[in-house]
Amino acid sequence: MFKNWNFPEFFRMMSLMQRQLWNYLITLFLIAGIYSAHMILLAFINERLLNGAISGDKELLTSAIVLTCVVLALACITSPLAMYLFDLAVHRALTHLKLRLFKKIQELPVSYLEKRHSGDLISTITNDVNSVEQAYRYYLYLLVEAFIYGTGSTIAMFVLDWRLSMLMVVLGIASAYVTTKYAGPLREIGDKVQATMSDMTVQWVDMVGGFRLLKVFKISGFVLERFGQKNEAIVAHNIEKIRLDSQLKGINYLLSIFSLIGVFVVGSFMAASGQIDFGTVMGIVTLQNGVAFLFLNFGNFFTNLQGSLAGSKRIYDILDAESEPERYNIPGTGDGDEAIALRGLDFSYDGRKKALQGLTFDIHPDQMAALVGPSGSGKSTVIKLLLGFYEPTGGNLSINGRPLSAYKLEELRDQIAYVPQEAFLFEGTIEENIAQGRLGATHDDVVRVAKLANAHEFISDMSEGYATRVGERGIRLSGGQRQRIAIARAFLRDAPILLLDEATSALDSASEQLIQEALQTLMKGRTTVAIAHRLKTIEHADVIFVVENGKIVEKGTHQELLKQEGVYNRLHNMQFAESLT
Ligand SMILES: Nc1ncnc2c1ncn2[C@@H]1O[C@H](COP(=O)(O)OP(=O)(O)OP(=O)(O)O)[C@@H](O)[C@H]1O
Repeated sequence: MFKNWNFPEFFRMMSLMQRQLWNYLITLFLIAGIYSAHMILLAFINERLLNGAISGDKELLTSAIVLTCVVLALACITSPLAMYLFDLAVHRALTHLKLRLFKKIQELPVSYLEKRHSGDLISTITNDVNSVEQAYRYYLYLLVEAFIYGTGSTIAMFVLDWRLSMLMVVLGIASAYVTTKYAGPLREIGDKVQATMSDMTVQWVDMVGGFRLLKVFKISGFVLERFGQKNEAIVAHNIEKIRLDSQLKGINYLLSIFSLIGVFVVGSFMAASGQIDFGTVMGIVTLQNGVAFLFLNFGNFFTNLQGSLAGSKRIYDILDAESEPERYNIPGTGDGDEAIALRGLDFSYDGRKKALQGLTFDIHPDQMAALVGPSGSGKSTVIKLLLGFYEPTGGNLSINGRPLSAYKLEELRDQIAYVPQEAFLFEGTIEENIAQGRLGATHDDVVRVAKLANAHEFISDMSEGYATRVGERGIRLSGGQRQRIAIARAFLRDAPILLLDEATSALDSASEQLIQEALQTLMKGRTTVAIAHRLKTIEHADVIFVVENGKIVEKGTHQELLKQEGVYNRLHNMQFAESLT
């Protein structure tokens, strides 16, 4: 039973409770102690009651009845109180743990979140936290109760009569041995169930997130089949677990019946031959419950607890993951005048393939710079580095004349307003979504920037105006409306640097024009770096950088680049040809 037991893991699971640990432990032992004490005392009371009844000793009977009342009254008062405090400690510990996980996930670097599937993370936050809760609320409680009640009952039994007690202990040890045999396979199957559950959450998240695509591409059948296979796997594991559980319960039930009947039979013979009084036999029978509880269930609870340890380990995988550093140690370029200056910037996602190699460019203050290039050339990677999502693997980078290392990542992001390719809206109202641009923004601020972003009109046309709820990821708004809300948010941020990732999905020309107008206003007086997929939108850029294989291969204005007849010219001709078809 203890073979696979990992004490450090157990202590770590307990330390997830943090400040509530002592409240929890004290109330846990209190509840288990009160329950065990009153059950054991009842055995002695039973002995007195029966002996009093058989011998006609009224004094013994009265004292037994008074003792019963006192014990039960005490248990009735103290037990619910301790139970309340116990539940409170568990509840507070879990609330705090969920908060810690939420906060920690926010602190994780983008690289961590890009590597793990969101369904896997959600599974830890739900299934694994749940399994730890089960440990706190039930398994550990039952384990402590089994231990205190069981050992207390065993000692009390030996006090009453050692011969009958020996019989019970021998049968108890036999059932404990059987439980031990089942502990390993039960733990193994428990781990499998938990792992498949994590897989299932991944499937759920993919299905809900991509359900429109499932319909369009008619792959619902394929996804359903894959989900069905996982579901079947869980069923198979659960059936195996139920089979083992039932076998174990059956054997243990048989052994406990044997021990009960054994005590009755042997006790009755001993009482008949005058070796023991019948009250003592009844006392021992009452205590049998506690002894059986210890031997039958201790191993079970222990095995269940081990399943929770696996959940706690997965929680720690998140809590122990390295948070985003405060700042990156990247030196500057020495150019004090440039808004953004990169020299020989290198970056690799996996340490092998270079996504950026020796990238070099300067953007003057208030310039509008565009990044263009084939798919996978490294444009988004540049934006990710400027946002501080990843640390460059080499080279120099200055922002507003200061090296990157001079900025805390928080300060760096204060310098930047970002309008991503797909405007992400949080569940809530339009007003709340715009107001996220700046902490403490008033309603008037929100309306002002919505007007600048050409969003005020469509918002006012909605029956609930700024209080309209946007739905999950802004699903109740059109793509163009979402985009303008994201632009309004960026206006509110009022940062000196603007990073734009142009939406790839084409909007209708009216919507497109409203967005372009809003962006032109937003760019005024700011340094802008825009990823452009449609070259038409950057014809007026002050400077265009053409990126290929993580390098700048061309640089100039639209006209200059067309004349060079290089990559830009080729991309331009391709898009022109596409627009004609
Ligand atoms: N999170 C990531 N992990 C590993 N590799 C990545 C990651 N993101 C991008 N890459 C790789 O880095 C390279 C550059 O990708 P990037 O997204 O910067 O290209 P892009 O020019 O923005 O492409 P597109 O125009 O298609 O958006 C590609 O080879 C891509 O596969």
